[in-house]
Amino acid sequence: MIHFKNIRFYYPKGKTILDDISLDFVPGNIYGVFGKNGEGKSTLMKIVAGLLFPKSGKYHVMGEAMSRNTVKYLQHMFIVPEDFELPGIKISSYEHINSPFYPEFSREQFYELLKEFKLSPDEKISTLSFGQKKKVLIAFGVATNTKLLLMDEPTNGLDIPSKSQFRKIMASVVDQGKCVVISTHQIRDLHSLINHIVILDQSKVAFDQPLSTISECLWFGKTRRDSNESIIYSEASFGGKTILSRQDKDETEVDLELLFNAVLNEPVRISNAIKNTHHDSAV
Ligand SMILES: Nc1ncnc2c1ncn2[C@@H]1O[C@H](COP(=O)(O)OP(=O)(O)OP(=O)(O)O)[C@@H](O)[C@H]1O
Repeated sequence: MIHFKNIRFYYPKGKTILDDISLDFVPGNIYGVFGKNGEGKSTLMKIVAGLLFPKSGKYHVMGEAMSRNTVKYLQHMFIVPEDFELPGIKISSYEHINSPFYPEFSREQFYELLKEFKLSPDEKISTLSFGQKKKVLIAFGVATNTKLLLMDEPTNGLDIPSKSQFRKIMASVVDQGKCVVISTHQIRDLHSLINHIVILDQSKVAFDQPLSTISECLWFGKTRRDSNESIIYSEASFGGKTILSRQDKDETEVDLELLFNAVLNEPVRISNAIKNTHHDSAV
């Protein structure tokens, strides 16, 4: 669906933000894009959304080479940006004005999602809190039923019950034809939702793996008595150490936060552990 090859981007007179980025976003997946502050996650999302253009490299969206004139695919994608402004009109009017642009938009689904988020279509957007406005945008984005849904920090501003509602809603909308890309720092909010992890570091793609490969190749848990040699990365935690080691037997739940820190601190060892386990299971 999205194919990036050797993408480079910098803002005018600025340093390179994204350097030699090659990535594929494939339908049927929910991607989590992670990185420290200022690593270029929002910039990457804006490039995918056609709001910014790479300085060099190849960029294909839905089978077409992207250019400033490629507007056709815009009705097949929706972005929930990190910061946004909505007009001070009623939610129902917002829907009425914007929905005709999206051929697969479902008003019924939009109203159902508003209900789940405890919002009424008669409410004026200007009277809503930031979190409530975000829910309007998330509900609208999901109801567009676009093939590509981009979300930048979608759970920022959502209260605790809304975060789990968000996960439930997102898990129910992804099918084989749809691709969701979520950029966030709230790793725990996305737990059990995303199935592919991308980590940006120092302007590059530091990690790009499906969750299934991560579980197959890496072990997450508390300190084990057996061989310390297999430990790749560890962190002090209550009552001992949380460790990430090379997988040798049982699959464990992926600890995204530990993985993120491990990728930033031990990129070569993580990459080797994945390569070697894959190689071992292939022979
Ligand atoms: N419009 C702009 N003009 C110039 N520089 C910009 C602009 N927008 C962002 N930047 C710079 O580009 C870099 C990447 O910003 P970006 O917002 O993509 O990072 P991010 O990973 O999303 O950060 P955060 O996690 O803090 O939201 C930062 O150094 C930022 O200062």
